Amino acid sequence: MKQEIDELYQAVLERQKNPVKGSYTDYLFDKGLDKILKKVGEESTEVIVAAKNPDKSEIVYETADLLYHLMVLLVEQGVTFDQIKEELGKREGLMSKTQERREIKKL
Ligand SMILES: N=c1c2ncn([C@@H]3O[C@H](COP(=O)(O)OP(=O)(O)OP(=O)(O)O)[C@@H](O)[C@H]3O)c2ncn1[C@@H]1O[C@H](COP(=O)(O)O)[C@@H](O)[C@H]1O
Repeated sequence: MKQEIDELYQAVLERQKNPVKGSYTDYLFDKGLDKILKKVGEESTEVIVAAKNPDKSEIVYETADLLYHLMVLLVEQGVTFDQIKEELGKREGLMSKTQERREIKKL
């Protein structure tokens, strides 16, 4: 999974560096930030609606769409995927410390 997301980020970054005519990613970069933000908003709503549906394939599909549009937003903003991973990594450490404190309190 980690690898697929990395590859998706790289594919989007590659489209920004070397635009390919007719590519949807290229179309989004061409339209600009407002369009990308609108898509992130739309796809987020679609995830929420899908979560209300008992058919799990819908939330899977919509989450994949949302992740893709988030990658486009990150690339547009010049934020690297490594920065996101670093932030998540910091939380991993913090969360385990919080967990440790909870365990100590229980004793
Ligand atoms: N992962 C995706 C991906 N997920 C979703 N989409 C596109 O996102 C759009 C979402 O559909 P919507 O109905 O919401 O939007 P729409 O009506 O097509 O377009 P709008 O007018 O609303 O913008 C579809 O056109 C999908 O093709 C994606 N387009 C590209 N990728 C990946 O991005 C990389 C670059 O691909 P190209 O954009 O084809 O160069 C490749 O790795 C692709 O696999």
